[in-house]
Amino acid sequence: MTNHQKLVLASHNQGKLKELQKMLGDHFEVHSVAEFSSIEPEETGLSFVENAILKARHAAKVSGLPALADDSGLAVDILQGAPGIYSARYAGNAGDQANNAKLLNELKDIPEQQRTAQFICALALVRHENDPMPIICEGIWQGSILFEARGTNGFGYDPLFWVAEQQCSSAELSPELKNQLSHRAKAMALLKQRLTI
Ligand SMILES: O=P(O)(O)OP(=O)(O)OP(=O)(O)OC[C@H]1O[C@@H](n2cnc3c(O)ncnc32)[C@H](O)[C@@H]1O
Ligand SMILES: [Mg+2]
Repeated sequence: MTNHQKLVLASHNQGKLKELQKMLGDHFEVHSVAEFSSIEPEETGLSFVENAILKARHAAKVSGLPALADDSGLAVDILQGAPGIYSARYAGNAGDQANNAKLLNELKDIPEQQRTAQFICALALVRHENDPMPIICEGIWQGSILFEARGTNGFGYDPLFWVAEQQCSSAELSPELKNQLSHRAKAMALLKQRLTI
């Protein structure tokens, strides 16, 4: 794909959209899928990759443009990888605060050393709705889950995610630094290699 081509971001999450736009803005004319449709496809896949492909195909369909989707989430080791692909709807559809409260409650008796977790991101790029060869890139960010929320930047589980190498939570990182370290940043670096941009 050549630079400054139109690209639709297949996400309705404002936090994600902000991060993805920052990472791609110099290379593409970026649009949000919300400009074309307010319908969110059901995330029926059993993996991040399947859900990313499904969202990308839907965005390509409603826009007629190449589309990039991000399916991501938090996998906590002691919870066998939960909330995982269900991260956005962990506490029903009650939002980030309810999800974070549920996670803290699930881990209330778990000591610090056993609270390891990863943020995972799968990016899927399709050139058109029926693209038989989506480009898939993944990124993983290691951390652990705090005992209480810290920081106000970012979104989702960021206030609970301890980043040992920076000695702060992900919500205490500047947006610029999070965009260099995160699961999304790692997946995007691979995507840029694939696209040679
Ligand atoms: O599907 P779209 O429309 O993109 O938006 P979404 O919020 O539903 O996105 P996902 O289905 O991929 O669910 C990912 C959830 O994982 C969490 N998450 C993903 N990346 C995160 C990040 O960088 N920081 C904090 N939480 C994150 C957050 O709770 C997200 O809602
Ligand atoms: Mg979603």
